[in-house]
Amino acid sequence: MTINHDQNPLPAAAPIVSNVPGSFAWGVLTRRHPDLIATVRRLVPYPPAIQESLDQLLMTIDGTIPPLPAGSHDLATWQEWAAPYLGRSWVDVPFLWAESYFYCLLLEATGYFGSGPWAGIDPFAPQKNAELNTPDLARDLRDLDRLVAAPDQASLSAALAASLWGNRADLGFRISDPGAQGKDQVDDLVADDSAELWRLLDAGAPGRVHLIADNAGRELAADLVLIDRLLVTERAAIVALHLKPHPYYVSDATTADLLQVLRRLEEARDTASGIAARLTAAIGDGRLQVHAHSFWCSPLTFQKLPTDLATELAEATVVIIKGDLNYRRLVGDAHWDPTTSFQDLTSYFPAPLAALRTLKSDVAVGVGPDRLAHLESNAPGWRTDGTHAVIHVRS
Ligand SMILES: O=P(O)(O)OC[C@H]1O[C@](O)(CO)[C@@H](O)[C@@H]1O
Repeated sequence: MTINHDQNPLPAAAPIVSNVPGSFAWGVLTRRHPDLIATVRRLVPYPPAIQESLDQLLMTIDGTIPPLPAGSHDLATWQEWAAPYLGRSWVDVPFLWAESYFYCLLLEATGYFGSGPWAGIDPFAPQKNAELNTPDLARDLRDLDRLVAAPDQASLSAALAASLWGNRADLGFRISDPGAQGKDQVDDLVADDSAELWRLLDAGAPGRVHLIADNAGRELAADLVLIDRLLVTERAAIVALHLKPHPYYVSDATTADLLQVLRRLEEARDTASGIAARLTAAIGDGRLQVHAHSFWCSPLTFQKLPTDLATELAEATVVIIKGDLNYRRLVGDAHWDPTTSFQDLTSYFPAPLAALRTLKSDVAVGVGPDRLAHLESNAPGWRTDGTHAVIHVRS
């Protein structure tokens, strides 16, 4: 991958690290990661050699960051990225990098990138697929009849809201917060630039929309409904859907997950199966293009978009960027003053963009001062508990 080093650096703010006990980032590295290893072991019957590799990974969590094993996937690149941090404590290095490297080691430990019988077996597949059989998704699919029957703009707005809030409770979030399910009733948009998104789409219609996906399961189902609406209402002539080239964070969507969701929609019959049929046809005739660039599985901010990817994105009428992790990579995973302008921070990005994010980590920008004061006094967990969201647009 050729990384673009030519962009201006983001304005300075201290990167988030995880060494404050009780902080969100500390909880992810010291509590959520061991829980995740336990869940993977419970759901996939790995043999002794892989169990041992998982034990070794688990033991590093309270210790220091180990090198990747010899023969690891993309070894030279990761060695370069890891060089400043190896041998240090996980909690003392940038949170964005540490989380990403943990997933890299976890995939290696499970033999995902190996040449043996576990090669290509997604350790998170049981969790991702289970989400396709939840009552929440069944309810979402039943609601599609009304969504599709609504006038164009109402149907687009409903699909946008579903895609946004579908991001609320990814699997990592549910692992450490079993009460997350109950929070599905709380809606609170901290910033809503959706009018500007519709303006961009109308002005460029039928345009080229890129959607940088986040999670599989219920969120990807909602993203596909949004893509269908964009194509049916001719806001988009072509949609490029960017997925991960291999499993990454626990719930991140790959092409295999896309096929699972399409199958689930097909099986639901009626409106959902109509959407699956239209999207399948759109993949077949090139109106829905599936991309999976290796950059999406790197620990880098979007400032470092490789040239080929930046060139592809630059042609977009608008790039829709989903989720918390992509947002952290977009604005920089740092202790910004929350009133910092989103537009300024993302001015480097090569195309107009809309970020749809439910807040599940400490980064916050683009919040008005009054709103911020209100949130700090009335909703202390607003940055991390998944009850708040933003639609931020930069034209
Ligand atoms: O799936 P999303 O929305 O990118 O959320 C992933 C988020 O979950 C965490 O991995 C842990 O909550 C965050 O660190 C990360 O930003």
